[in-house]
Amino acid sequence: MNLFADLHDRAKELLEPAIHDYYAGGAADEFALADNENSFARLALLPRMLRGGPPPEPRVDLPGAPGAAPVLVAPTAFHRLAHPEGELATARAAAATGTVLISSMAATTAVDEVVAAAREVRSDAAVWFQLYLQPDPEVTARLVERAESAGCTALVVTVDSPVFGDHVRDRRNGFHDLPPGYEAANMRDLPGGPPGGTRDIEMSPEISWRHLEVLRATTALPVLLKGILHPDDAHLAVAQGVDGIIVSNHGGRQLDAAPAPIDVLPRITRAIGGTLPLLLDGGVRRGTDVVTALALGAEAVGIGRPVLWGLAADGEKGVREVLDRIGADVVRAMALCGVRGPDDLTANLVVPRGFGGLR
Ligand SMILES: Cc1cc2nc3c(=O)[nH]c(=O)nc-3n(C[C@H](O)[C@H](O)[C@H](O)COP(=O)(O)O)c2cc1C
Ligand SMILES: CC(C)CC(=O)C(=O)O
Repeated sequence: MNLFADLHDRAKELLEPAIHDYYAGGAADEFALADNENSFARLALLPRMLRGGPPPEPRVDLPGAPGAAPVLVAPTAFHRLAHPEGELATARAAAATGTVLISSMAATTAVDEVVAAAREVRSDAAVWFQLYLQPDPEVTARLVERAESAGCTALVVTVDSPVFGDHVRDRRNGFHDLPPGYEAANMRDLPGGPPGGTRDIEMSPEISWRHLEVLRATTALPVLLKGILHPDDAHLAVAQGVDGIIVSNHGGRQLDAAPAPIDVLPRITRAIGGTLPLLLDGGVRRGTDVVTALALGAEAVGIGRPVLWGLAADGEKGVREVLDRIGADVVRAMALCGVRGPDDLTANLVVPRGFGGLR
């Protein structure tokens, strides 16, 4: 059970099984996928009592998103497979709730339309663009231009995908490509691509810090790295001058042996905490998960699959329901812990569950 179990059940009823599996699945044996949620369940919160004060108002300042909710929409591909309005529905719901939307490079709607839909709802809606650095720097540069002219306020570079993870469910279901009638709209009309058609997204082990340097020289937008897990890489990211890190194992869809992000967050916080904003995604399903991540050093967290379940269950309304539910649950969790907001959250609130408190 989690906060979104009913929406997941409804989505599963409505989606074609292969599409549900694409969204729900992880890589290989799905150990990392399971661990992401289980690791939160292995942690408990030590609440404080009788502290007085107004109800918590969790808002955080993020690069290109002042006063945002501490829960972001993580980038996920192919929203039109969940609902005919696809990314437009997601964008409207995110904007209505003051939530940062990280729009996937693999979206089925072009980023300029996504940002326009968000800005119709709220003129200062923050949309970040998620990018896989491409081996051909011209292709990357063109994608960045698109994100910039659309009005995105930050770039999120996903660094955990030198190759695509082994998605066993997709292999079994023969789900390799977008079905006819759908396209990865951001990949249209790019150098080296078919005229009037879309280029494939390339994942390449060639990609290195050098490509990142080139990217940073060509854009004034803040750049966050998504998929860092090793504290040494966090140090390198600081040395590169990036604007934030998202600690993530890609929802258990890349290296199945990767640890749960919440389990490595304390090390990364110890390594570089305070030098740049740390975010986390993977397995966040309740307000208490958000509070735990914030207490262990994150500024904010992302949610991936719950948004897809809301979208499949009921379009824009369903995504709104997901974001409203988690927002209210964060406030409840903070109040129950006796904290007034993110600034009050410290690592000594978090203990292992079953920690043998008598010892
Ligand atoms: C169906 C699906 C598609 C995804 N597509 C992308 C993507 O295009 N780019 C990316 O950086 N991450 C992608 N991710 C990873 C998410 O951004 C995020 O790291 C993960 O879903 C968080 O875990 P959660 O689903 O447990 O909340 C995808 C995840 C899922 C489930
Ligand atoms: C189309 C893919 C690149 C999207 C992705 O990152 C994923 O499915 O995890």
